[in-house]
Amino acid sequence: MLQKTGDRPQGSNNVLVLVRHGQSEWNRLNMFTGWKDVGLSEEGVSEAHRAGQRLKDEGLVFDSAFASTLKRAHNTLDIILGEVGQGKLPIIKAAALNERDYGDLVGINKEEARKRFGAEKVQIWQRSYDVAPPGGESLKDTAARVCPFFDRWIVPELQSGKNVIVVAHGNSLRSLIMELDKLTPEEVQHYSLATATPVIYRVKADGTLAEKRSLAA
Ligand SMILES: O=C(O)[C@@H](CO)OP(=O)(O)O
Repeated sequence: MLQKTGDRPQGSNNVLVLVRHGQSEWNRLNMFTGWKDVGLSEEGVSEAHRAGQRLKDEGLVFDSAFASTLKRAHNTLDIILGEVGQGKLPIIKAAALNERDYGDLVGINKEEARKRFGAEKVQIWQRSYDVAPPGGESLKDTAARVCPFFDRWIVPELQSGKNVIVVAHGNSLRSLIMELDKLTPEEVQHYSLATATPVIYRVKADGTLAEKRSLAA
């Protein structure tokens, strides 16, 4: 049975854990992925198990678990929940948490794209705040669906003392972290997330952030 919030040691509530999925088959092949629903690579599966072990060592117990509708995210979450002994916790899947749509770049090798369009342009498409890749979403467009979802469904959970884990994607989580950490468009260009590396936030009763740390390997 899940521990009730009130039974936990002080300081182990109001925790938000954000995790980028483990390495996918297309991360391994260095291809733009976006909304393409590719699976985890063998390494990605191992990374997810390691992330789960680290969260288990932290002694965290989750009340809610969210993932995107893409299998690399919810399969990573499944593995993590198994490792922390909460394999029965339902996963809430939301398309709002899906990766940024990479439009016409999907399926193209990133090195090949740099040769074809120029490294500078590709870097802007990958990391800028408001320039969208052709036919796809900018980080700003991605934030416009991720942040309202977070405010509507996840913030109330945290404010009521629950612990929440969210497994999503490099760019969908960047857009959320930009908001949480109050990063500027300039700062977010230099921010990236490693695969399967949990970022832990503790939230104060008034909903503001008290602490942030990363469980890097
Ligand atoms: O291809 C993608 O969808 C993303 C995540 O792997 O790529 P990037 O990190 O280059 O934004």
